[in-house]
Amino acid sequence: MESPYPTTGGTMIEVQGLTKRFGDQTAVDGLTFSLRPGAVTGFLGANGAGKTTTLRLILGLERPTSGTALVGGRRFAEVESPMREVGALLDAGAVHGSRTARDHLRCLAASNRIPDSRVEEVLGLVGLEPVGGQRVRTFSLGMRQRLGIAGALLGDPKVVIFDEPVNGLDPQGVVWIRTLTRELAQEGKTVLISSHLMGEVARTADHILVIGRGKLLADAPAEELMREFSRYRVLVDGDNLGLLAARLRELGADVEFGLLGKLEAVGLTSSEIFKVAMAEGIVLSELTPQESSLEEVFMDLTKESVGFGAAKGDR
Ligand SMILES: Nc1ncnc2c1ncn2[C@@H]1O[C@H](COP(=O)(O)OP(=O)(O)OP(=O)(O)O)[C@@H](O)[C@H]1O
Repeated sequence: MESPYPTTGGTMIEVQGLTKRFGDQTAVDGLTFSLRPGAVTGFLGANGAGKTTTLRLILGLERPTSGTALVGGRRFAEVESPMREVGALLDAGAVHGSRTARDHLRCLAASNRIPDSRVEEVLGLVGLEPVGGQRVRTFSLGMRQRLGIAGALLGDPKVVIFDEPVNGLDPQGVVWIRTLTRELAQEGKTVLISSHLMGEVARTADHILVIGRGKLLADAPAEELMREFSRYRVLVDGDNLGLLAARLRELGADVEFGLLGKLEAVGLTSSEIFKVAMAEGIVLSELTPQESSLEEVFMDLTKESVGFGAAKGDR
């Protein structure tokens, strides 16, 4: 499949036909996508959709059943200075609790031939400088997330991969992550953040990948995705709504009465609805177009494919 991105410059992630089966379960199912430098890509999917497995495959922590995941044209295992190529935050809980934050980062730096001076830089970058001397076991989940991010940024990598980075962060931390990821992209890095929260990713990402049951459901600029899936819903109030509903249905609209007794029509624009009302002599007191929310777009895309907790009729 042809990549939607220009292939000039920078390190990119190229995933081709990537598949991972665990026993008879297919966690990742024929994924093909590529990531653009200088942009934040949101990797969206419900719990169990296969996001973490995909990231682990990219990072060489799992072997694909078939297909490839390349970092700068190579498998991650063949990359010479991994921490300078890719910085990843996967499992913030995985840090040795008896070490101090500073020591943890120093060990990482030493084993990757990264100068010690970078440790203070990244501690500052994530706001952990004042607690750098504390043992990690005393850290809250949010502080561990920050430490994980500090570790990911240690090698000033070209690619940054954060798995559910806002988990455990307070509202200030969430805003901080948003700003940080935007800044990293502005520096020209390739940024991938996974989330099961559409709203969160859509606020940050330039581009969105959506997966469900391991399959790619969407790969599009965030704005385009919204436009494509935003089905206009129009709220209508006035006299003789029963007649109006019947006429709109004849024209193919999906019409329901909402909780407040107003009509909710999908499939016709507000000006089309206005003309129908005029023709029938119906006086309208309200005619409000409403774009679908980001959450609705996400639900639309994933409802056929959620991993569990699915509604009746799910395969
Ligand atoms: N090592 C493993 N052995 C068996 N099954 C696994 C393994 N790792 C993942 N799976 C299964 O693969 C599917 C995808 O899991 P994955 O963790 O990649 O999803 P996810 O989208 O990251 O979800 P979450 O947000 O809940 O982590 C799940 O059904 C999961 O149970």
